[in-house]
Amino acid sequence: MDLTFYKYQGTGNDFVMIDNRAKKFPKENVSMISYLADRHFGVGADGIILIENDDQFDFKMIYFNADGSQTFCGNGARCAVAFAKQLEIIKDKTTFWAVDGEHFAEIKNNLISLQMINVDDIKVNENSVFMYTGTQHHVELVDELNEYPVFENGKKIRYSYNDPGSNVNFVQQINNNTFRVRTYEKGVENETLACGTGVTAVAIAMHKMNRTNSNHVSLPVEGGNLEVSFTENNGIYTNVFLKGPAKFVFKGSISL
Ligand SMILES: N[C@@H](CCC[C@H](N)C(=O)O)C(=O)O
Repeated sequence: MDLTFYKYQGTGNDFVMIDNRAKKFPKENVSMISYLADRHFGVGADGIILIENDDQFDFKMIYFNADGSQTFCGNGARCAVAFAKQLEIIKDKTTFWAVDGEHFAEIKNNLISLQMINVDDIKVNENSVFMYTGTQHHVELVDELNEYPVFENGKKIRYSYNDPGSNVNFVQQINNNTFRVRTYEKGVENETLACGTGVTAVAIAMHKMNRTNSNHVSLPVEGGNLEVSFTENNGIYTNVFLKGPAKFVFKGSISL
């Protein structure tokens, strides 16, 4: 079988996108998903995304990490919105379904703004913060992010949480509302160039810890720049938006 795919990236977080409206892709085949994501033997990507039809929403997004595990992905969802526009499923506004629920998104000036889930359960520990922003995130401030051993320490912390573990974000404050972030992603089991649910957790954690009083935070990551905005009331974060680029790279076909 020949599979047509589309390669996308959002601030360097890269994805193989598949139009599965005809339901032909064998999504229960984990080894096929990890083969597609393999950078040596397959196409190569941090994640695999399927777009499917949905009865109530414009489309349904299904996300798999490179190892075949399933969760939500912020940058992947922004790319899914751009892909849905390329497939002419949507125009510039959409409401779609993902594993963590309903999402609204808007395309403006080539940037995708994606509404994330509300966040109210935030665990502030001595040296870190943990929360769920569509998936699990550990957030930790460090002094020298350039030299920081993200892979080594990220891997240790990732497995210190109960199954399914956690993504791990290391953060350096640049100014009142700017925080640089490097992320170790579970399911990829490596540092990636960006993580959308991760920077969302960082923005909320920095506000919660009074590191910023701004509700609009800039987050430079290894692959570009992301922005997160929110409304906070009594410790509950609503209207959470993740904004950034999502770019089509190429279309291809692979024999399976
Ligand atoms: N890169 C993603 C997060 C992808 C999921 C993550 N690896 C997990 O297993 O939780 C993002 O942009 O949010």
